Amino acid sequence: MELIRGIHNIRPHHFGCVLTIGNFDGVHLGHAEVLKGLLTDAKAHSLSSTVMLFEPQPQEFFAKNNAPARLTRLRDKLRLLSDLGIERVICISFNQQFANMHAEQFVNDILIKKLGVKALTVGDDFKFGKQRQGNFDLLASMGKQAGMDVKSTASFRQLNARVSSTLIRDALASGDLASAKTMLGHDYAISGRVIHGWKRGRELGFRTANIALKRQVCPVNGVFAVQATIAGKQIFGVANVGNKPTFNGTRALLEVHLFDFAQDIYGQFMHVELIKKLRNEKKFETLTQLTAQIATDVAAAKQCFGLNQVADRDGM
Ligand SMILES: Cc1cc2nc3c(=O)[nH]c(=O)nc-3n(C[C@H](O)[C@H](O)[C@H](O)COP(=O)(O)O)c2cc1C
Ligand SMILES: Nc1ncnc2c1ncn2[C@@H]1O[C@H](COP(=O)(O)OP(=O)(O)O)[C@@H](O)[C@H]1O
Repeated sequence: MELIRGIHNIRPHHFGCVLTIGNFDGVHLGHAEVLKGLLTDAKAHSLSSTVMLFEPQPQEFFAKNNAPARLTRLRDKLRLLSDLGIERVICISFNQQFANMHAEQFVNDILIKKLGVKALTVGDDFKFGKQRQGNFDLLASMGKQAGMDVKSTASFRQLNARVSSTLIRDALASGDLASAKTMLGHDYAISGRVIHGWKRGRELGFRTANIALKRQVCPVNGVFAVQATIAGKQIFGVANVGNKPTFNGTRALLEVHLFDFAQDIYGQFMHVELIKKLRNEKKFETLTQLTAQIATDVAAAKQCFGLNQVADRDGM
């Protein structure tokens, strides 16, 4: 899959494509339906299947820290889109200059002149351009004149509800990972590079590989049974997502204690699928209480994976 970072990197050979535009946060089953249609259209036109997305997501640009929790970082979106067979992604830097662009100018200059879009798919509620003045009707009428076929997607529904990033965020916030998975079509996962922490894990008897959660709001919080992937190897574990209130922490982290594992993985990329929520994060009065609780969490996660119940002190 080819990634084009920014409008200025669109080259003449990118002219002529079949396009869809959106945030694709989560790359959930609703998105997958739209993308399936895109792939079919691309095949019919013998053109590249192209997804245009924005970084940061427009809501994040406008609402800053009040924006809803992000389900997938750009890197994860790109992996999921590539897995679905998308050939090209155009990632637009969503900044003030881009936000100021008039809807007509966006359609004319970018979609028609730069990208030569032959077929465009958007949601019927898609709004774009300065003050969100552009809509489906504008796209359809401008498209007609330029030979760009514009269509809207039908909502993908499950259990009588329209699958959406918002519903998935709600399911994750309430700890209902099973519903989130049903809507996502895959386990909810967090990934990133393992960073150095406070080195307390080794004192407590449970080392934890840490990933910084860069965005302020995370859709999940608490303790989870997890399945991690490091350098292609799958390892079960138990993880805490939060800011360690026991230590008056302020930075949100994902901390994973890996079972039967004793390697140094600082700096390595780790992908962590959250399988089952075990409990909420809490502030403990003493380290002894915290350590005893973590031992209970380890046992619960092992049971969840059908692993033997020997106390886990081997990761030190
Ligand atoms: C399974 C598990 C559950 C945890 N639960 C909590 C918790 O409820 N409250 C808390 O303050 N910290 C919790 N922690 C975080 C520990 O405090 C943390 O791992 C320890 O401080 C080591 O931090 P370090 O990796 O920065 O050295 C948990 C960690 C694990 C592995
Ligand atoms: N079983 C294990 N689970 C998690 N990390 C482990 C394990 N065994 C060794 N490690 C290594 O130890 C580090 C965590 O040790 P820890 O004392 O918690 O330090 P830190 O505060 O830097 O996370 C991990 O980043 C990883 O490199």
